[in-house]
Amino acid sequence: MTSEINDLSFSVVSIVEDVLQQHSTRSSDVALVPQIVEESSLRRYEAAGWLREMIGVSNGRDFPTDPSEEDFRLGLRSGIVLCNVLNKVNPGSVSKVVEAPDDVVDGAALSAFQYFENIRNFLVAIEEMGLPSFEASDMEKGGKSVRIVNCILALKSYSEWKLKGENGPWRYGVSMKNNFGMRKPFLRKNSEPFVNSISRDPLRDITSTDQPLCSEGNGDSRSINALVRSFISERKHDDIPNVVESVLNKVMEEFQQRLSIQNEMMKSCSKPIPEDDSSCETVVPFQQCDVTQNEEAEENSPSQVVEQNFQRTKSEHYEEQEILLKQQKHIQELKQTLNTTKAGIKLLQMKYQEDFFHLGKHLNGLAHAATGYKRVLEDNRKLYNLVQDLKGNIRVYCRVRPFLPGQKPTGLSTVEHIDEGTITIRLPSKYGKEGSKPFMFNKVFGPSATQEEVFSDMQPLVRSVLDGYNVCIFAYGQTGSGKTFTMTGPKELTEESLGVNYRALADLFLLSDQRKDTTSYEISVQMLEIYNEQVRDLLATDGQPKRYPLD
Ligand SMILES: Nc1ncnc2c1ncn2[C@@H]1O[C@H](COP(=O)(O)OP(=O)(O)OP(=O)(O)O)[C@@H](O)[C@H]1O
Repeated sequence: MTSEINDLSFSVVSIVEDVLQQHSTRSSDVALVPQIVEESSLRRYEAAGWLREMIGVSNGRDFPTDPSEEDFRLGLRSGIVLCNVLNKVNPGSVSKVVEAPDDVVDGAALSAFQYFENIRNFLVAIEEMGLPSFEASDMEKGGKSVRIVNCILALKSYSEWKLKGENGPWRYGVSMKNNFGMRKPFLRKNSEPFVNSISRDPLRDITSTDQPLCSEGNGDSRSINALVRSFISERKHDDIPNVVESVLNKVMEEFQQRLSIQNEMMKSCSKPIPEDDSSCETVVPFQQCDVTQNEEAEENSPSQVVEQNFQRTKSEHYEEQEILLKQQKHIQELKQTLNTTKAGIKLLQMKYQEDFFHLGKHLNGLAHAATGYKRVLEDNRKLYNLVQDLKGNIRVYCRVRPFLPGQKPTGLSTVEHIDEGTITIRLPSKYGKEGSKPFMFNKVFGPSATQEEVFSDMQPLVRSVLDGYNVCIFAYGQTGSGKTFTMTGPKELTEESLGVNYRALADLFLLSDQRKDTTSYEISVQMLEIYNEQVRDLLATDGQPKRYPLD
């Protein structure tokens, strides 16, 4: 990259060299001018002829046969001819040649970038091959074709040497003895044509170093000083102001020209850049081919880049700070939310603790109440059973069966009166003159008493059974008086006609179920028949009713 910049950068040495050449010619050897011009033209024709041979017809026309210096320069300005010829001599030297449209010959329609792209690549390849080079700026103005011609003729010589099979060491020495600055067989540096025209030893010492003779570096300053001192020592003092003026004018002219080119290139490069690879190449050459522009432009570019980088870094820093501030704000909000949630949870915990405390108190109260209730219940049972005892352990009830259908009163005895616990029977034949006698019972049920009324007086005894008391209920009476009806019910049972047994058992199961949480009851049933002083098991499943032995 450094070599590319050196090749294409602004060369003060070259300018000084050209001016001094002109003054040298003017002042010291004016008589030689026609001869030099003629020699220069012949060499240009030779170069043009060789180029025409090498490329043939290009873009619809041949390269001019005997071109003027202007035609010669314009024909090569695009760099297409030079690159193509170079690739023919040394294939692959220029990997990519930017071609002009078919109807364009002198490359004038090409952009500044395309122009420099081809010329730059050509000069780089020429440098690598060790051939005499020229400056890209030589294509921009008239009177600069000498070095271009030298370069082309050197390339021609190289081509011929290659065609001969590369026998022996190749040397470039064609018609140099009468040319400006071409007295040395092999020329590489841009300033060497002039450097070699000076015979002073100090200058030769300087040119023997590898430092490029460009506008930068101490070596360049020494080269310029040496050139100027060498020239001045050979000139009259009166010529010196003119020479200095010419040099300065030349430098200014070159500077302005480069500045305009630079502006043109910046315009073309400032267009939107597509993202394909070829376009990327257009940016790099622009930076590299920042030819002999003013130094300010070269210094501003990096500073602009640094400024841009600084601004970008600054904006990125601001963005990062903004993000950081946002994150801190979010963290603060999260912390606040966390604190609020913590406070809420604490409040809930306190509320729950308070509720649990009240619930515990309430449960304690309930437990106390339950204990009291149990005690009260127990007392109630005791009192209840005491009432049963007071009523009498043996209770006798009397039930009067109604007349059966078709049955008529016999007149022997009649129920005269039924009271709560008294039934008065009228039987005059037996009880004398008045003929009636009252009988006392715990309770007397008349003919209209229902099954439910009869059971209601026995139900408290069933409850005593579940409290641990032994209870016996039985019916007593003559045949057909209604014992079975009262204890079991009629043959066709309904809910209303159910007898004492059914109702007592239903009541037992109901109470047992109500007390299942506190008391577990086991209920079993036996059914026996006592007839003619014999007891039989009526629920026996082995066929015959079992006969119990009576001891
Ligand atoms: N309170 C009553 N209401 C209506 N009918 C009744 C009543 N009591 C008994 N009977 C009827 O009287 C008849 C005799 O009754 P039941 O068979 O119950 O007498 P019993 O005392 O059991 O006789 P036994 O000792 O011969 O077995 C039956 O037809 C019965 O339906």
